[in-house]
Amino acid sequence: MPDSTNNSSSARFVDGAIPAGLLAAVRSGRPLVHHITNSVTINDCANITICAGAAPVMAEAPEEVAGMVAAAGALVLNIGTLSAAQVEAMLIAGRRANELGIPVVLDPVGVGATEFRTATAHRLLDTLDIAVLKGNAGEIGVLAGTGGSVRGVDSGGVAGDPVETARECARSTGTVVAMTGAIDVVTDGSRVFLVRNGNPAMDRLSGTGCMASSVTAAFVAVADDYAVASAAALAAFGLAGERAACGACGPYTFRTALFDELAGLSPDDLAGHARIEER
Ligand SMILES: Nc1ncnc2c1ncn2[C@@H]1O[C@H](COP(=O)(O)OP(=O)(O)O)[C@@H](O)[C@H]1O
Ligand SMILES: Cc1ncsc1CCOP(=O)(O)O
Ligand SMILES: [Mg+2]
Repeated sequence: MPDSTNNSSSARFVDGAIPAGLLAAVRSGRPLVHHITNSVTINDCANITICAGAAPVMAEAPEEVAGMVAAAGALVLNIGTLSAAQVEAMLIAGRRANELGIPVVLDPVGVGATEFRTATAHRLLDTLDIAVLKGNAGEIGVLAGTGGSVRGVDSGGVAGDPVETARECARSTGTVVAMTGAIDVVTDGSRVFLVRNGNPAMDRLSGTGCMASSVTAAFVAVADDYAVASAAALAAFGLAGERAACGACGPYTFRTALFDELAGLSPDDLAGHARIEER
């Protein structure tokens, strides 16, 4: 299978000052990130948002989401444990966010695994102006319509070239696509950023994809360029993962260290170690 992420002959790295400046802006602005999210990883999402430097709130009652999102810098819609009531809340919050110009990050957890998830993801994409669509490879392949495999919430990969899959998804949905994996691919349909930070330990823990969406939302809340902000967020989260990893430690020790390393990550650290390649 072709994989153009392996070809680094035309590598051009983004100046580390750019992600560093965004991390500093998150820390100084402390944007509120409103989440409507799943019941599995909700607490991890709240805490990783704080570790990034932002402030989380989880609110999903249809009666209050329009009021809550009005105070937010970004909205995360995560379909991991969907219900009909949650879909109603997502549509209300998403419409209000769009009216107010607040960026919406959609995490289509498990899209393709069931009809309900797939129909809901398409409904949210069709109804709302989504700023960033952040999914694993299988999820993005499903939404691109070019072939992706998903079992439960796990990615089974894409049918073709990952960069072309992400680009096609960005073009057809009109969003910035952030496709995670060993190398994250971020694209607005024309520009492509490959984020080469991260550690395989991140793939052995439930919730790292959801947390990646929370961190992405914190960064897009302080940025105008959502593609650059998404790449910067994934570089910061990935760098925390690199620093948290140790050969002998188990997944839950890694999990604790992941929070600590993101909380302790300075803009200077990120400037020096972000590996964001622009194609
Ligand atoms: N093999 C890997 N090497 C480095 N980073 C990884 C690897 N697998 C996942 N990650 C990182 O873990 C986070 C979650 O990605 P992923 O596992 O693709 O999402 P999901 O949990 O939604 O399936 C992302 O920040 C990604 O960069
Ligand atoms: C296991 C599970 N089931 C429904 S949502 C969820 C969490 C998925 O988290 P992630 O995609 O971030 O690993
Ligand atoms: Mg994961």
